[in-house]
Amino acid sequence: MAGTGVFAEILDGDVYMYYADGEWKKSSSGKTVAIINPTTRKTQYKVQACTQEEVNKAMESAKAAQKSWAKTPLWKRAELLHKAAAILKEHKAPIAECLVKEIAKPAKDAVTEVVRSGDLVSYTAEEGVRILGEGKFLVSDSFPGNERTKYCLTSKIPLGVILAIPPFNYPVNLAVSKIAPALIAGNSLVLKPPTQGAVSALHMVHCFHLAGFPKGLISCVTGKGSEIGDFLTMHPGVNCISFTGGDTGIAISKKAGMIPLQMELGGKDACIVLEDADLDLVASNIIKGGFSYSGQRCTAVKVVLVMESVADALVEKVKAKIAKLTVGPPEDDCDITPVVSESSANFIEGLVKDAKEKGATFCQDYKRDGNLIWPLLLDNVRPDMRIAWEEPFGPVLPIIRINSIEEGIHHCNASNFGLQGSVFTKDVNKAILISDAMETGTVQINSAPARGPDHFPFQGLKDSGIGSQGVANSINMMTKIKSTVINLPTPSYTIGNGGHSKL
Ligand SMILES: NC(=O)C1=CN([C@@H]2O[C@H](COP(=O)(O)OP(=O)(O)OC[C@H]3O[C@@H](n4cnc5c(N)ncnc54)[C@H](OP(=O)(O)O)[C@@H]3O)[C@@H](O)[C@H]2O)C=CC1
Ligand SMILES: O=C(O)[C@H](O)COP(=O)(O)O
Repeated sequence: MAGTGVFAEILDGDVYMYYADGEWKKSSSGKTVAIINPTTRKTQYKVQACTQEEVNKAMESAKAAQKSWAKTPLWKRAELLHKAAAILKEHKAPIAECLVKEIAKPAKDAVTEVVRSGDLVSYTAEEGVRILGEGKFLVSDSFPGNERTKYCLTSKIPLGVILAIPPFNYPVNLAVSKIAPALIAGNSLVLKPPTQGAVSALHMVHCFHLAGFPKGLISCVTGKGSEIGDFLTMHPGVNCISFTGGDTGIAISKKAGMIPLQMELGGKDACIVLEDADLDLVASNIIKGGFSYSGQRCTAVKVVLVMESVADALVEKVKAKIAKLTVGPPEDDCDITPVVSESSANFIEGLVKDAKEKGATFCQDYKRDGNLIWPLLLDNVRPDMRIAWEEPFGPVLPIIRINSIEEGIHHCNASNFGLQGSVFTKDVNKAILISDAMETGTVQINSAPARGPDHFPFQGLKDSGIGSQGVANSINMMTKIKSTVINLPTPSYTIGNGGHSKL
């Protein structure tokens, strides 16, 4: 159970502690932040509201710990990460329980998130050993006007202190996708978990504590982003920010100093369906892509752009599948569970009302009970409706009927987002041309958008992000190239070669 057994030491009374200097601590603020269970809408957990002074101390410890961690052999860093991954997987049940209670993730998906996270940590350790174990060797005479008098050796060095800020929907997986690359590359890390998801993240951090990482190398400071966020992101001790979330990321990138930023932000992933598509395949991908975790995934299918001639048939197939989705509490492993907060449910409802007023066809009745919103397919959506452009982050999916491929591409590219997109057709040549025309970081052919497998590159264009994630990209992003140039007194290959050497 959460907060018991090995996790008992992270709890003080009914408040979870924050982690700094290798210890679990109570904040001197005396204040706590309540985590509301999305299903019961009652306080489930409490975490510490950390002060600026506590953030300063965590940053100082992170800076000091990083210096010696960078000198720790790569294989030893990898060994500790493998150990943390094993501990994480061993404790998947209590961590998954937190995910169910804090963010209403369906029970089986919650376990999958923890196992996937353990695998990600191990994979990153493996990949890090390979990527960081290699450098480059360059010779000067490949550039015009140079003799072979310079040998350049490059290697990858850590950046320093990484600030990691993940969102509520994958508080464990999107935290370790930042922690593991940071650590294998020789950085230290300060984690600011999402408030909804903080307790799952604190349990995960305890697994790293149990693995025996040096004191101060990892810290986890809790508190509302709106209160400590700016102090963290503008902190002079931070050398890189890895953020996943919504528009907050755009604001952070304007405020952050001259440091590398990795930003994975929102999306309005379009699914373009051509006339020759396998409609059964499309329908199952729309269900998986649009409604898993109640649509609260940045990679969810967020608008379907279907050719008019096959639209009726597709809508019928999707409707039939929606009717089979189970709706209810995450503990029962229902397909559709309450969305994360009341304000999120209200926002989704606003989009639905706007679509209703503007004449969208409701394929089901709109139904809501607290934060629980029944899955809803909106047909005949037009560009003047908000739902055509905004991401509901909920189980509501708009369908726009199109009369040409160009119309579909135009809608996709007119979005301010550019995360992923998908195209369904049996004509692979057409699919490639459409993929090239779509202004998104990834295009999936004949499948719904998805970030995983976690070693694939993952990136968004426009307002969807800066940089690229995925195991290898994150390791590279959290390092800098260092060159050492060996200068020879005479060009190489001249000694013993016709007497040109001046030695
Ligand atoms: N591209 C991607 O990979 C993903 C994108 N997203 C996007 O994220 C959004 C939903 O996630 P959500 O968690 O609500 O996103 P938010 O942007 O609201 O929050 C993300 C994180 O930022 C923190 N935060 C809030 N304010 C600040 C601040 N001023 N400075 C620093 N940090 C701050 C939050 O903390 P707190 O919880 O305390 O407010 C949370 O940890 C959607 O738009 C979705 O598309 C989500 C997942 C993946
Ligand atoms: O946070 C998100 O929504 C993700 O990064 C998407 O991950 P997934 O495609 O594996 O669900």
